[in-house]
Amino acid sequence: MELTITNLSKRFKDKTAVKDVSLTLTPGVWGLLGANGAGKTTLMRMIADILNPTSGKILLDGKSIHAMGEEYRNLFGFLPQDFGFFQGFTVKDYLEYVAALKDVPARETRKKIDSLLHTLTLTDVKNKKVIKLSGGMKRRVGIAQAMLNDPKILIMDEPTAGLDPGERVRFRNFISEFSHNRIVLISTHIVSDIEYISTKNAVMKAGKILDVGTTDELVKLAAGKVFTCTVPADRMPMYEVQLRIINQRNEGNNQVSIRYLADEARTNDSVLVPPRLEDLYLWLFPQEDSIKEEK
Ligand SMILES: Nc1ncnc2c1ncn2[C@@H]1O[C@H](COP(=O)(O)OP(=O)(O)OP(=O)(O)O)[C@@H](O)[C@H]1O
Repeated sequence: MELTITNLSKRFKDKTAVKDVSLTLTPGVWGLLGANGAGKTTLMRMIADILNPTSGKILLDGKSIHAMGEEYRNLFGFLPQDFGFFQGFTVKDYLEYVAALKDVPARETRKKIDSLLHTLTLTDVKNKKVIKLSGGMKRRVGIAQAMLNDPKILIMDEPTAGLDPGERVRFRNFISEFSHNRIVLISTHIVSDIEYISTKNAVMKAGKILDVGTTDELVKLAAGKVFTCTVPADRMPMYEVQLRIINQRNEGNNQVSIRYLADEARTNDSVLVPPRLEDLYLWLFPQEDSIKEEK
């Protein structure tokens, strides 16, 4: 199975959100990384065939997904970023409704819903109205609806937003198992959610794909740029201005250990450390890039 995206662009009036993107997705978990406004949602909505590209094409095993229509939708599951519909339904009624829309055979519906409710730890709230659920629970209901038809292609826009750390771990394990022989594309700002489960990652910036590779391949881009050192706590305000600090930990004794990004060591005791995907993300997307928007 191969989903081939070729020279895909989307222009909204004065803004090109996706610029000439080419990418071939094969089975496995794909992480889609990018700062706010990079074009991830727009790309995902075109792959979901709910937004028409301005130019370019998307083929599944050589066939246009748009021309495949229902055949494609039956293979496909989508968790949109804004998922606010049918809040007056109970969780169970809502999932039954989506199952009917997706033509899930009636005899399989109950078993499928029960199994997803169990996996996503939603069984206890199945008779509650969606509107009464917490943000994390709503997100899990969204994940359940995307998976009802056992999709071969699963696209999830920020699936881990609002999940607590335990739920995030369960989500990662569940998706890892699920992705066997399926294409799963996940966009997230929480890099650690895909770092260890993604087969490959695509990095998007200002509407373009900057790079594609395994986590190990991509982190090499930040090799030689990540350092750790210990500094006196009272000098932190100065270091906060001078260094791009990734994280810091209070060591007591008026000492703070910091991890920072730089082209070369900036203190005498700095030690070069192997980069992680989060370091690369921060290297590629410094704060101002998520605010500054390119036309
Ligand atoms: N319907 C629209 N009309 C006009 N501009 C749009 C529309 N949808 C998206 N854009 C613009 O296209 C750009 C890319 O948006 P998109 O939502 O795809 O980014 P993103 O990477 O998903 O960001 P985020 O992480 O914040 O969701 C942004 O500048 C956005 O303002």
